[in-house]
Amino acid sequence: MKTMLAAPTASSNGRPIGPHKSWKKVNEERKALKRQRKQDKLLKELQQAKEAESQAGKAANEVQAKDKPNPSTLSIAVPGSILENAQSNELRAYVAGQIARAACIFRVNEVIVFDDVGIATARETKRSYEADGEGSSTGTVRSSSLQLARILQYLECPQYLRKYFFPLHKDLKYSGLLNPLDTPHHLRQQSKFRYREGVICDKKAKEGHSYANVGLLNDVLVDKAIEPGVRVTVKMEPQSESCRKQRGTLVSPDEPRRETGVYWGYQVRIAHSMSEIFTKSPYATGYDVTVGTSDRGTNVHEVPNRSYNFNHMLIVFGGLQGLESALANDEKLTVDDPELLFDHYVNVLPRQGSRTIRTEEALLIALAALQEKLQPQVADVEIDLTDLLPKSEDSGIAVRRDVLVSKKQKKRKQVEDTPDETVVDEPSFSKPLPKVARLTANPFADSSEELAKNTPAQDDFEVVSSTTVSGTSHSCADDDLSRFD
Ligand SMILES: C[S@@+](CC[C@H](N)C(=O)[O-])C[C@H]1O[C@@H](n2cnc3c(N)ncnc32)[C@H](O)[C@@H]1O
Repeated sequence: MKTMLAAPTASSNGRPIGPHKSWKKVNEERKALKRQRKQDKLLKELQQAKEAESQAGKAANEVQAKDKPNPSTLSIAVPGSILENAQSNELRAYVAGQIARAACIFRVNEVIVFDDVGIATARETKRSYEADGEGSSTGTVRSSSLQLARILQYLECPQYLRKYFFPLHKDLKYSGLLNPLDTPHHLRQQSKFRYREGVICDKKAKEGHSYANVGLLNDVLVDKAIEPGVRVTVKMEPQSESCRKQRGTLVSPDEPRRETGVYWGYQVRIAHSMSEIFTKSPYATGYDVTVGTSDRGTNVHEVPNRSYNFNHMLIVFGGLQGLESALANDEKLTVDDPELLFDHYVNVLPRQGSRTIRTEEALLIALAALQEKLQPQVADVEIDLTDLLPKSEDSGIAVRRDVLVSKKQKKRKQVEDTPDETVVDEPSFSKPLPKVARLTANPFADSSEELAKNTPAQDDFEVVSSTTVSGTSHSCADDDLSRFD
């Protein structure tokens, strides 16, 4: 059978171009083209359906998130004056570090630093930039309270964000030497977790979006246009194969804990007096169970287990003179017995072997002793996250120490092997080990050489304000300490 030849394709001037094609071939090509178009259409429809599904999922999640109550919270109050008893600046910082460590170990959600002294000399205070809301405050804050609050905030902030929120400040001079908190929200670059803390970058993004630095190699495109410098919590979207850009959604800082049960750090607030601990609570309903601690309190062993049924629990610690003196120094509180101020007044170590337990020690003892007395109304969800979050043996610290040991051992071995020769480090050893350097060096030193030359203790620098964006970023109205400088 003869094959029919299709009409030759013509150029614009009517002349035929290219070889003649058979009708069969033309038909096949047309069919292939049609098939291709059909496939493209199907793919497009599939993609649209997927997008609609993800949008619906997002909306459903939002509704669910709104309905789901936040887990019950635990707050502690400590007087800033405890730093005044420390013998040196290094020890002041260390005491602050102990408070931060205890708060994280026991999953405390709020740390209140309060003034238990009241009257202070000008040297003992810092002037506030903001007038008090009630107009009754002197507009000052005790320096020790401010330093304690500042160090607590610094340690709580993930390392990769500190340079944005904590410029050089004498209060933070020794903070780089303090033990890290190693909390789950201090994620390493290689850690894969659904949520990350970040800061909005000063980088142009498409309409209605912005970029956030969440401690990864590349910035993440987030779904809201927000001014640079704001601290945010980002829910990471699963990375799609078609798009290399990592995307994320801004969420409330409560969401990681509410959705995963993971401890997501603490908030810090300053109370100018003991009464402000109670009156300035960030929780709409205030604290529903309050505990005062003292060696004059009720024996903790007499408190039945799970008897403290709470939604917002508060445990208050005194300073050198205890809560009695803190109460006496408060002009607004009229009761003179602290036992009357709290729902419970407990002695957490009835047979103590030292005449006095220091506040930073009492914190650990009390939080451990009270653990089994607590009955949160909304418990944390329990999800097995062992694959997602590194345990301490995976943390950089162990690696760093190993590196240091092996380096020392290797060097010693080299000396033994070559007694008469000068020891020359292997090239790999002469390379800087960034993790080792970060552990010991001033945390600000690596940001610029210029900064490292400064003597932070002598200069008073301002702390960069991290403004609040409702619902999505951290509430900083109360905890932004820059106004006190
Ligand atoms: C140096 S002590 C103050 C001494 C004082 N005798 C007292 O306990 O009230 C500082 C703080 O540690 C806590 N503390 C010390 N010993 C305690 C105990 N046995 N039980 C509960 N809290 C204690 C209290 O919060 C106290 O205000």
